[in-house]
Amino acid sequence: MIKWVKYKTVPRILYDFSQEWYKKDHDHCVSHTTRAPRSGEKDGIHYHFTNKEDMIAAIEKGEFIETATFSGNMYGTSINAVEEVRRTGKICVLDIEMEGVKQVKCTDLDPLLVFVMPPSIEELERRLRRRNTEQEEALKKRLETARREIEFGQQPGNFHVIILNDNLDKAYSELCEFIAKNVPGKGEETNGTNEN
Ligand SMILES: Nc1ncnc2c1ncn2[C@@H]1O[C@H](COP(=O)(O)OP(=O)(O)OP(=O)(O)O)[C@@H](O)[C@H]1O
Repeated sequence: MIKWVKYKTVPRILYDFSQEWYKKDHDHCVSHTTRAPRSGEKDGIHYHFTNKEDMIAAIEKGEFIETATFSGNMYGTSINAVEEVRRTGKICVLDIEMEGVKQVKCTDLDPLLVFVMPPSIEELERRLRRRNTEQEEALKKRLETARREIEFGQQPGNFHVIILNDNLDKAYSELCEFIAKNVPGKGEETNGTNEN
């Protein structure tokens, strides 16, 4: 049984509640962010935590595949972070926002694009208020961004699959099903049950 999540939803679906075979063959690429770590978040695991000045300098040096500003904080995926995953022979998983998706589509990475969508803006607001990590202003900005992202996510051609995250167990199963169909060599292995 998957409980509702404390840390980032997508990495948690992929890591904490997945089967051993899945952990073995896939990896989440660690993003950079200028936002402050939340309680329990570790540098280099949940994010590479950095500051605006250093991040801007690295972007200017061409070290990032994609960057986005989200709720006043910068986020980005460095080429190094993707290469680190690829070097291990694993499939690299990027957890990125709308602007990042647009940018990554312009690279030659040929990604499989998955949109994990909240059931509604109202439900997303309830979830975020329950988590209680954003100030009111940041929460409002985030919901505005989410509205735009949901619109973008639903436009045909922007993603390969839309996963409705009304229930985390169901969202997880749909993600496994998508992987089974689209990632070579994963068809049989995804037939096992998630026992967490
Ligand atoms: N199926 C679900 N049921 C209940 N709560 C959920 C579910 N999926 C996600 N949440 C909660 O909703 C909140 C927002 O999730 P969302 O995926 O938008 O952000 P996140 O990736 O977890 O974090 P970040 O703020 O770093 O982007 C989180 O607190 C998460 O724990």
